[in-house]
Amino acid sequence: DDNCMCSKADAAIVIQQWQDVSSPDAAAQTKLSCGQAVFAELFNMAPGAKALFTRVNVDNIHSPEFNGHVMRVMGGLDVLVNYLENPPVMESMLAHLAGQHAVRDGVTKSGFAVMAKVLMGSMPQVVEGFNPDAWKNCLIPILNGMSAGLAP
Ligand code: HEM
Repeated sequence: DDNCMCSKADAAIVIQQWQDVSSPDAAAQTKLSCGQAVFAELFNMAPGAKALFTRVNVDNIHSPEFNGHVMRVMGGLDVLVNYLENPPVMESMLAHLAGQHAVRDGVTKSGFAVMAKVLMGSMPQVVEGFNPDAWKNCLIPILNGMSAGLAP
C-alpha cells in the first residue's frame, strides 16, 4: 500500500507545515493565487494539458470559471492533507477523486507526475522550513492514489 510511505511523523510534519500557510485570513486568497500559479506552471511544463480544462475557461486563468476550478482542486488538496493521519478516510477520498478523474478523457498518470513536480517545486517557496522528505513521502501517495486506474 502506497500510503505506508507516509509515516505518522511525516504526516504530522506535512499537516503542520500546511497549516502554517493556511491561516484563516489568508486561506482563500492563498489557495486561489497559489492554485493559479500551480496551474500556470503545470501548463508551462505540459502545454498539452491545457486542452483538458476548456470546460472551465482555461484560456483565462483569472476567469470566475477557472477560479472555481482552482478552488475545487485546492480545496480537495486541503482536505486530503488534513486527513493524512486517517488512512481509511484518505483511501475513500482518493478512490472518489480517482473516479472523478478517470471519467475525464485525456487525464493521465503522467499529468499527475507533472503535478507532483510542480507541487514539490512550489511548496518550498511558501512553506518555511519545508521538509522535502516528509512532503515527498506523503504527497506522492496522494497523487498516485488519485491517478490510480488512469492511462499512463
Ligand atoms: C493535487 C492534485 C489534484 C487534485 C486535488 C484535483 C482535484 C480535482 C477536483 C476536486 C476536481 C473537481 C471534480 C468535479 O467536481 O467533478 C477536479 C477536476 C478535474 N481535474 Fe483534477 N485534481 C488534481 C490534479 C489534476 C491533474 C494533474 C489533472 C490533469 C493533468 C487534473 C485534471 C482534472 C480535470 C480535467 C478536471 C475537470 C475540470 C472540469 O470541471 O471541467 N487534475 N480535480
